[in-house]
Order: sequence, then C-alpha cells, then structure tokens
Amino acid sequence: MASRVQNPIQNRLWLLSFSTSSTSSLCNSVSLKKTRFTNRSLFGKRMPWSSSRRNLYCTCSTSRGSTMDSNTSPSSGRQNAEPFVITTPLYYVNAPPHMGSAYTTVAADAIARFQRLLGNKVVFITGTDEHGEKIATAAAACGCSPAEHCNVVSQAYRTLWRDLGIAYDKFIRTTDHKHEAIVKEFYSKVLANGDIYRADYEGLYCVNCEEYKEEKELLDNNCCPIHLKPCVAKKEDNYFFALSKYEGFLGKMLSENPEFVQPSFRLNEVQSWITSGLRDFSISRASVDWGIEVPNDAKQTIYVWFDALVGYISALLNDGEQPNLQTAISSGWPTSLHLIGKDILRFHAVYWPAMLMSAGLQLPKMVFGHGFLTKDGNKMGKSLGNTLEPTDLVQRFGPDAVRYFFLKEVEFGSDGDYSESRFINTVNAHLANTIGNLLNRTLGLLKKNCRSTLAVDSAIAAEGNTFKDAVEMLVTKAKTHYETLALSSACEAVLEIGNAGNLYMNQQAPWSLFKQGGAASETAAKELVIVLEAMRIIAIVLSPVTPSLCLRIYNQLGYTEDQFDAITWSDAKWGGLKAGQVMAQPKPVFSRIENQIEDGNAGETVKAGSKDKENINQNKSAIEV
Ligand SMILES: Nc1ncnc2c1ncn2[C@@H]1O[C@H](COP(=O)(O)OP(=O)(O)OP(=O)(O)O)[C@@H](O)[C@H]1O
Ligand SMILES: [Zn+2]
Repeated sequence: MASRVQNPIQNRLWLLSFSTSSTSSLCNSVSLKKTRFTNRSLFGKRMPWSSSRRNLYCTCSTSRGSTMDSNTSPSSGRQNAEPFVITTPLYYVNAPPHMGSAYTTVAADAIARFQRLLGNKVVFITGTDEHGEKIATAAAACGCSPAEHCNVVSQAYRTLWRDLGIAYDKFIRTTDHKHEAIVKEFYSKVLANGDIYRADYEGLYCVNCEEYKEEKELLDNNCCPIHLKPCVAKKEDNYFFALSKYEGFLGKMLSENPEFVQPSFRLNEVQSWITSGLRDFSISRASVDWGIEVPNDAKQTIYVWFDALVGYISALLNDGEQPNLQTAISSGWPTSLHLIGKDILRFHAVYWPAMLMSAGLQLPKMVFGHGFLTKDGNKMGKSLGNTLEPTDLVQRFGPDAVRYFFLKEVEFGSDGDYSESRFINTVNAHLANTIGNLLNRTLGLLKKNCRSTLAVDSAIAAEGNTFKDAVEMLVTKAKTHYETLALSSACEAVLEIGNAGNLYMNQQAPWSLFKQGGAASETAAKELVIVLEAMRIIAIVLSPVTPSLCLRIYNQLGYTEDQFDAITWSDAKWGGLKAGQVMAQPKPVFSRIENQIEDGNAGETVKAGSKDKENINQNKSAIEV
C-alpha cells in the first residue's frame, strides 16, 4: 500500500464510530452525541481526551459495554492511558524499499520519538503488504515462490529501518496468520452489515495502483497519472463493497471534522471525490491466487487493499494473543495518525473510514498525506524505477544526515526534489558546522582553560541573559512545530539556536577573555557554560530527528547513554548543566562530508539556498577564531 500537508494546527478533534445496520454484531443503532474538546496540541498528552468530544457512537448495550467502545466513551476514564498510535503505510513488497518509503518511516519515527519525549505511551506501527498480483508477478520474475520473495523483501525493509535508527513498536506482515484471521473477521462483519454483494465489473485497471480507475482521471492512452503506464481493460465477477452507501456519512463526518484530513489543503480533494459520487468497489479477485481467501468462496481472494488496511488493526495484537478483532482493538484502536504519501489518500480518507463504519469500528483520528520525493518532477517509485537508494545514502553519509536532510529540507506536506550537492551542503552547514563545530570549539576552550569542568551552574551563569531567553523561545517554537507536524520548521528552530549560539560565542569571544585572566577568565568560563547548556538543549530538541547525533552530543557533555535514553521534553528547560560536571574529550560529533560532486556536475542541480551559504560563511568566521 502506499499523499500532502499544511500545518495542521488542530484545535478540535472528534472521534467517530459508526454502524448503520441492524445486522452488525457490534451495534445496531446510531446516535449522535455532540461534545467537543479543544487544545492547541495535535496529539500531545496534554490533550484533554477525557473532556468532551463529538462522538457518533452505538447505543446498543453490547457495543457500549465492549472494550472497543470503552476507549472512547467520554465517561470511560481511560483516556489518559490512551496510547499515541501512529502508522506508516504497509509497504508493498513488489520491490525493495527506496528513499520514498524511507521518507514516510523517518517522519513517523521523528513524530513517535517526539511523543515519547512528551512522556506519552506510543505504539508505532509499520510493516509490509505482501499479497496481490504484483507480488506474484515479481516472485515469478525472480524464480521463487511468492512466500520466499516476501520473506526476502520484507526483511530488506526491517534491515533498512534498523540502519536508519527507526524505533518501531510493531511490524506487521500481511502474510502473518494472525492478520489473516483478523481480515476474515473484519470481512464477515462488513458482510453481516449487508455491505458486500456479488456482481460483474468491467473497467480500466492500473496494476501498479491495484485499482480500477475512472477514465476522467487518466492521461492520454488511458495512462495512470502516477505510474504513467496504460491501464488495462479488466472484467471480473467479484464481491463488491457498498461504498456508495457511505457517501452521506463520509461527507458529514468531514464537514464536522475537517481536521481528519491533513494537511488542510488536501481536504477539498477528498470532499470533491465524495461529492462527485462514490462508486462501490470490488474487494475480491477471481484471477489472483496469492491472497487471503474470501470466507466461504475459495475461488476468490480478498482485494489487496481491503486486506492491507486491516493490517493497521492486526498489528496491534501482542505476541501470543488470540487473533480476534476485539483483542486487537483493545490494544490501541483507533490510531491517532495514519501517516501516508498523497498517492494513497483516497484509500485512507474514503475507503478505509467507510470500511470501518461498516464494521462498526471507530475511525482513525487523522490521516496525514505528505508530498512526494520526486526525480525530474515525477514521483520516485518502485513502478517507475526512478528511485534513490537509501541504503547507499546511509552507508555513505550515516543515518543522521539522511534523516535530517529529508525532514529539514522537504517541507512536510509538499513535494521535494533530491540533489546530492544540496544534501551535502545542507548537512555540512547545519550539522557539521553550526552544531558540531560550535560544540567542538567550546569544549576545546573548556579543556584548555577549565580542565573540561564546568565552573558554575548554567542557571546561575545565565541569569538575565538574553541569549538564554532566545533559546527558551526557540524551544517553545520547536515544540509547537513538532506538535503540528511542521517537522522542517522544528529543525529550523533548532538550527536557530545553533546560529544564535555561534553569534553569542563570537560576540563574547571567551578566548580573548581567558587571555586577560582574572575576573575576565571567570566571565569566559561562565560563557562556555552558557553555550554548552544551549548545546545540551539542542541535543534534546533535535533528538526526534537525529537521535544518534544527539546521543553523541550528550556523551560529549559528560552524560551516559542511559541518561540520554531517560530524557524527556521537560529536560529541555534551561538549567540542566551544573557546576562540577566534567565534559568528555572534545571529539567531532559530525564529520564534514567531502563534496565529491562539483556543482553542476553529473546532472546535479545545486540548490543550496542563500541561507545555507550564509550559515557556512557565518560559522566559518566563527571557526577561524
Ligand atoms: N516518491 C515518494 N515520496 C514520498 N513517499 C513515497 C514515495 N514513494 C513511496 N512513498 C511512500 O511509500 C508509500 C507507497 O508505498 P508503495 O509500497 O506502494 O511504494 P511505491 O514506490 O509508491 O510503489 P509504486 O511505485 O509501485 O506505486 C507512499 O504512500 C509513501 O508513504
Ligand atoms: Zn497507477
């Protein structure tokens, strides 16, 4: 399986759970209760989950008393224990991962890490989507069985996640037995709700999207606008899901809960799909063997999208638990955030909510569709084969550089083109220069003049200090940006701390104060503490984005890995460094990357903005002191 975004400053969230038929085993009536809660945070712990919310919920006793509903009932009292559940798409194993798949996962990891810093319980779900025609074809092409093919490619995803420092909690494979059981149960609920029927269908099909397309969506020669390949005419006798029945519910849900689709500029697109009329879609395939059998019809397999979306639920099962919906759902459904690319927005913002309504389950709280990494303006993707190899980038430049570049340089929600020279210029200017060098030269001065030991508490050193005020303001800014998923702006706020720190060093010039001796030396020692305290704060605030770099900074400041692992957002408050703390031997935390590519060479476009060049120049002068 496999979208785009603006700052989703979300003041209101509603949770919805639907059922529309008397045949559902979960509920048999719908009622609308309106309550509302407000908070400036999107998902943070400080959101008053227990306060009012708009809840379209079942009134039957079975469902009201069930675990499924206890999570969202305004009176359940469980709200504070609700985990923050974030998902990436379950990636399709027709080919190994590429930088696009890594992009979503790195962003999800940064958001999950930020939520953990806030002290929230997080369930971070990722995984692989392993059924369908494309997988069978890819396996046949390499002369192995579909299962063997899936094992190899799924493992490649896990290896890449390890190399990129992705700290996921659950990895679901749609070929897991537990998933199969959950899909069948889900299908049966939708069937029992009267939403599945059998019919012939004839239409234009994009094998790469695994989706029937309408002619009006297609380019010349019936080409898919994403995959740029012609769609094929296909006719099948299939089972259909009655999506059209949910048109009114979906439209109402979105108008009452517009924050469901993020970034907000994507909402119109989703609404126009709905207002232009939703067609029932086929949820089984007669011609595809590699899939989960339709209950009571061994001749058909369940459509890969119907199967894969349910993976977000089966992923919640803990090891050894009975694979049933009720158990899975009690471990964290509904998700707080489905993070996806804009290519699969329709599946997540239209099909999936309708399927959940039909099965009587609550809807996710938000779907965020980010932009595309592009190559020459086209979406980088497995099907087009124009991908960027993340393993190669990680091996050459390390995980921090890769994570930082894509989160800082591509505004979250918009498309972004990659260029190696821009990559190198950015990470050198920001990570090696602005942050790494500031730390290194401050520690060098401390070693030379203070035996690497802090002379005074950072809180005392910075009394009435305007640089400290600036740092505090930037930390607050960064927090707001993380909360609103403006990941690039969060990085920018951290970078501003680094820039302000370099400026402060240059203005205070502690190296000349040390030369003067006496009281001037004491002032110099105090200034070093101030800059190092800013570095400590950078290590915390940037840790969701560049965790291993931030650990190295923390180690340089004399802390252990355990101490780093125990940090929370509240540690970013000024005043952590105390008199007597001994720093480590100064060692660069981020090595400059030598630019092997000449500007304009090898088709590379140099896109280092003038701001980056300013940073380089500004910090160069600082280093030379
Ligand atoms: N170019 C890209 N930019 C950003 N994210 C991407 C990109 N390509 C894939 N993704 C992420 O992976 C998801 C798609 O997963 P999928 O496994 O279908 O890979 P794909 O490379 O897009 O495949 P295909 O090219 O066959 O459509 C997207 O929704 C998004 O989360
Ligand atoms: Zn397509």
